[in-house]
Amino acid sequence: KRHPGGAGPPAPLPWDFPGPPLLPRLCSFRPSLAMSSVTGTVTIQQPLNYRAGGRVQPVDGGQAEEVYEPATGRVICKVLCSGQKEVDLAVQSAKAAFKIWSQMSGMERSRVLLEAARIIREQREEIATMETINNGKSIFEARVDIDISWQCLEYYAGLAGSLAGEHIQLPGGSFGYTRREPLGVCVGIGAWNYPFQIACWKSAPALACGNAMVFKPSPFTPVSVVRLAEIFTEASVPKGLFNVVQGGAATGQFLCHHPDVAKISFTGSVPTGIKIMEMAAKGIKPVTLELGGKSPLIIFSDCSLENAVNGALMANFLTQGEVCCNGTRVFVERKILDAFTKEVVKRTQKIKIGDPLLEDTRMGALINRPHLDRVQGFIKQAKEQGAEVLCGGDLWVPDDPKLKNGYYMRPCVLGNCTDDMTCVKEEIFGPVMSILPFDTEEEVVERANNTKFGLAGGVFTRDIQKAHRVVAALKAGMCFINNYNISPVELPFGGYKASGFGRENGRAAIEYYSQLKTVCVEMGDVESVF
Ligand SMILES: NC(=O)c1ccc[n+]([C@@H]2O[C@H](COP(=O)([O-])OP(=O)(O)OC[C@H]3O[C@@H](n4cnc5c(N)ncnc54)[C@H](O)[C@@H]3O)[C@@H](O)[C@H]2O)c1
Ligand SMILES: C[N+](C)(C)CCCC=O
Repeated sequence: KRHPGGAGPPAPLPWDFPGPPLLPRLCSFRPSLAMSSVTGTVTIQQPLNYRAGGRVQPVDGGQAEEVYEPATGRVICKVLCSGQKEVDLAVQSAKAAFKIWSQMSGMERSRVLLEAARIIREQREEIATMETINNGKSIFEARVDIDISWQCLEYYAGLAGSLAGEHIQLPGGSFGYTRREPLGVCVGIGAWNYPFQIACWKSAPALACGNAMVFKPSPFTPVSVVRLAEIFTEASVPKGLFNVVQGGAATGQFLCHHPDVAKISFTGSVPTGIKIMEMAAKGIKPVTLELGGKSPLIIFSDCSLENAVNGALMANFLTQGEVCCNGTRVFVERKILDAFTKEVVKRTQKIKIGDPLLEDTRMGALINRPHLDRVQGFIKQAKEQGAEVLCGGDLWVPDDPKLKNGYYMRPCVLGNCTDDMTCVKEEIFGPVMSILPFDTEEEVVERANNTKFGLAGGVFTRDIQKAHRVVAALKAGMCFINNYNISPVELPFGGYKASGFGRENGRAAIEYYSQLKTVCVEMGDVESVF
């Protein structure tokens, strides 16, 4: 059944949900979790898998993992890891919904995605609060993550109606055309640092192109993505279009090996990315890999020092430093090394650490105890290798007794660093900035590129020719000039080298969630050579 695109009122949608309302619902207030939530009080009891339009317990697997509130160290729920049967049910559910969704016009899909974006906007505070409780980042930042999430849905809703192929003239009136078609059931596997946002960065382009999705969040942060699944249902996607299976590596492997999965989009570490690619290779499935980084931030002496210091803090301390594209190797032209370092240290010491649900907190808790220990281990090793701790790096001890088992540390600036130190070579994924002096442009570009990673890079200078020359020479997928770590959803994001391939956001992501069919049309007779 065909549905009219833009003209006239929309035809009824072909499933048992009412179509998305054309105007915002007037009476859509939900009792808000945000209004009643205080750190150390929330417990989640609802099932965390989502299949065929509702929350479900997995039919198999069932190994229970404790999920923590990083701010307090409390267990907020147990997540049941999905087994092979549950994964198969989720994939079959997505497959059934794909049949309906892929037949709809881009404009029809656009309306549904816009409605999902609207609901996210409406429930921003509730979702941000949940994200803060489960991830440990400040509520201030979680709100920004949720804003980027609904913007992503709006952006791809905007593109959905204009996805099109080409018409190519051939001799004698014959012609060809191309169709941009969806892939089928796509799998999304996410990391724990931006749980809701990662799910939106994957599902928005996937759904806009007409695909269905099964998403597996990190077992450390299983909570908010189930809310996204509910929102898609409320926005009237066909039941089963977006499913959530919970679990760790074993569940992820069932997903990657599933014969009915057409594509895998992965965000996580390089070692896991390698395994994902190996599994995808066995099934000839395309992959998007959004992996780790150790990105350079280059500060030239002709920069605005104030902006460069602000940029360096943005490049290192968002989400407790647990950000893939962080500019953790801060190269500073020797002429301004002292002035820059003094100001960065002063500003870092002022970062307000604490209860992440408080309005003035700017740094919350790291994801869990083992990760905090790992970050501390990098700092210890840095000292042993000759780096100087200019500030922070120690555990932060809260006055508030309810936070005493949380995973806090003070943001750290390391001086006296050299390129061969482990803290300069490896991704720490915590609030640790390494400062490295340099003398010439040529030298710094070479040192900046001397890494296995290639996710991001940045440059601060007032010389526009130098800025463009340097970013052109950087071997990194996402480069910033005179800013860092901002996320306009219109811009493609993704890595070079070991940081992965494929792109999220921007028009570019459409390439990774669709395939091109070419149709060759003969208008004359067949001239056979036989
Ligand atoms: N480039 C990006 O956009 C981006 C964004 C966020 C995080 N990251 C990277 O993610 C890493 C931190 O996240 P993490 O610790 O969750 O990474 P991780 O690789 O440990 O886990 C990522 C996801 O993969 C799953 N997984 C683990 N083993 C698997 C397997 N064998 N098969 C299938 N799935 C498997 C995990 O359960 C989780 O959902 C950092 O390296 C960071 O840089 C990258
Ligand atoms: C939104 N940021 C800050 C650009 C982070 C993107 C995801 C990387 O971890």
